[in-house]
Amino acid sequence: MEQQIGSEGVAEIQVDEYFMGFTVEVVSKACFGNNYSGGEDIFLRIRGLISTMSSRAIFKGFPILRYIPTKSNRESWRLENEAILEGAENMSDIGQESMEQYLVDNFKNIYLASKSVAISTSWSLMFLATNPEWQDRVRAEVLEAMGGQKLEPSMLRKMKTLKMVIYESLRLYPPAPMLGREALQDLHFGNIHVPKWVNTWISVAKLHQDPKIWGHDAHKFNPERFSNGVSGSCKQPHVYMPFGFGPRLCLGQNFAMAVLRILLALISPRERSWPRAHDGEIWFGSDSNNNAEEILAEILHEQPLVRSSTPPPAAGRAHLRAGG
Ligand code: HEM
Repeated sequence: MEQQIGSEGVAEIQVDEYFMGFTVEVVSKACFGNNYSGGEDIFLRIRGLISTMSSRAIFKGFPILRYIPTKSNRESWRLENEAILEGAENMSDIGQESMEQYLVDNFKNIYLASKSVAISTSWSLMFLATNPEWQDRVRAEVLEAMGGQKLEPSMLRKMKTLKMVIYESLRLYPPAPMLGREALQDLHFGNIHVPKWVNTWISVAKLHQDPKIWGHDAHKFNPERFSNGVSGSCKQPHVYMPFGFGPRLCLGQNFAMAVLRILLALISPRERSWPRAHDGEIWFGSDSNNNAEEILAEILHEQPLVRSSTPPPAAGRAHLRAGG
């Protein structure tokens, strides 16, 4: 976001790092009363943990592989112990070991969550840039909802097109493309036997683009499919699961949608008269009257956007392995 627009009015802007910094800041403040400088160190180490974890054998589904002291497993254990437990030291007065582990797991998820919000913001912007007609629609809607005023939480409800765009980008590029579940006991699905402690993985990305479910344009960006909400979007709306499903459903879903809508609404320019963007371009606005953090603080003050978590069914075993 630092680059200046050139004399022709067009510049290439690297936004990913900015979004990452912003979402860590927001999530840190909302969840821990911390700021980015406080959370940055933990976040950087967790980033290391994520890249180490992704080089591990998640697709093999054999839990035993997690306990073999390979180079990447050892690196992962080191990062978990030193980075996350250190990060969570403010919570150490909780006492019980399982509760501590439970908190640490949630702590990890929340930091991973910042990354998901940043990824979704980047993809939504990319789609708006490559679909100028949707960019126009979103801009017109945001301008109308705001009516030249400071962005208020109540205005977000009027930004239906923007919500449709976000839903569609979460459909095409879900930040958590695979969801994992570990069998806590032997299970049978028809003639499939899943032994105890085996992991099963659901490919959310594949479900989200199945033409049998979403129709012939399943691979295309078409936010219109969400004009009647998620329930009217396809033949089997329960397969739309960017935020997961069941008792482990994302705790920050509403919060994430609010951050995404605020960020994108504030990025949309204030000027009606700007010409239509060329394919691949997006018009950015800047408005010093509007501060995304302030608006979020107001929203958080008004309503609890992060509901309290369901305790794990068996303390210490029901760790989330994907998402956030
Ligand atoms: C676009 C942004 C986000 C996406 C796509 C996302 C997605 C997910 C997914 C797929 C899961 C796993 C659900 C399952 O296994 O069924 C999850 C879990 C979770 N998410 Fe998010 N998330 C996002 C943002 C957030 C934010 C901002 C927070 C908190 C501020 C958050 C907090 C959590 C927590 C605590 C869990 C664990 C829930 C549990 O195990 O009970 N997420 N998220």
